[in-house]
Amino acid sequence: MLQIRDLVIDYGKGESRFRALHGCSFDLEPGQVMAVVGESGSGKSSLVRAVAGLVAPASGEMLLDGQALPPLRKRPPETRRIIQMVFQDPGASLNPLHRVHAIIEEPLLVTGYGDAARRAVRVAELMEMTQLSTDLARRRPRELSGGQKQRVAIARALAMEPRLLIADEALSALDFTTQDHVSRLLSDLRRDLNLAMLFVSHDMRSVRRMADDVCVIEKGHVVEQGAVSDVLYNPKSAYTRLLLAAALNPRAALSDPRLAEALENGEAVSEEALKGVMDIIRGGALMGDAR
Ligand SMILES: Nc1ncnc2c1ncn2[C@@H]1O[C@H](COP(=O)(O)OP(=O)(O)OP(=O)(O)O)[C@@H](O)[C@H]1O
Repeated sequence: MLQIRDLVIDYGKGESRFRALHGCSFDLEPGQVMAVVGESGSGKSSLVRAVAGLVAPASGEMLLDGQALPPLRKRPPETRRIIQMVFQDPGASLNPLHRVHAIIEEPLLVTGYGDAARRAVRVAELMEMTQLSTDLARRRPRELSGGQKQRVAIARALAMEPRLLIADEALSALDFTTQDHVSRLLSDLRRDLNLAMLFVSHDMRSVRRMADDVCVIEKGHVVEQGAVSDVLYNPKSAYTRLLLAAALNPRAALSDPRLAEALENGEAVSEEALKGVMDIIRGGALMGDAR
């Protein structure tokens, strides 16, 4: 469904040009979920924002069903409908003045979906799908919890009947329990709607639970990508190992004396230190729930 080839993303021009992504390629099939992980500033958002059409790549190819994917403003309505995005801060992405019902109804109005009665039925369906109780329909975003706001954002995205949902840190602003609930919801939606997903996350539990594949980015370079079962359980790059250690069990990882020393001295971390970290991970953090 989606083919990304050698995608390069630059910000700025001339002397001040900064390359945020140095070439990334992957394929995504209907219903397939790919996680994008990496430390802050590694280029994850740039990648998914390019797919969403919010950032124009410097070079490379993005194809949807074999057709070139232009920037958002040049996308035909059907292509816009197919790719929807959910952002990190659910509060900021919802109109504070509108009630939940109106927020979810808006894309239906824009796409000319049925009359008021049919739209009301569809809004109720979308609220049920995203496990939002109908009593919330009359509330405004400020009267909702973080998890409820993110469900409203997901319901609004689903109103367009997308085939690809891009979630950029969509779980990060939520507390751990709510993250679990929303990630379960996304997994269910993926199964029920055969929705493909590209999701940026720092949370390895969600990656493990939701993703089929993972792409690990370090300073704009893809250092590892493949099936979650290979990359997370048998990481090849030192960076992935460190990332896993830090994400899964930072205290244990940092209490590894070799790693702590190497980090303190600002040194490149030795293979031996990384092996220690991997032992910690294999010792349980990855297999059980780290938190
Ligand atoms: N609009 C922009 N103009 C200039 N530089 C940018 C712009 N957006 C991002 N960058 C830079 O590109 C690099 C990659 O940023 P990006 O947001 O893709 O990283 P990220 O991995 O998603 O980070 P985070 O996890 O903190 O959101 C960073 O160095 C960032 O400062």
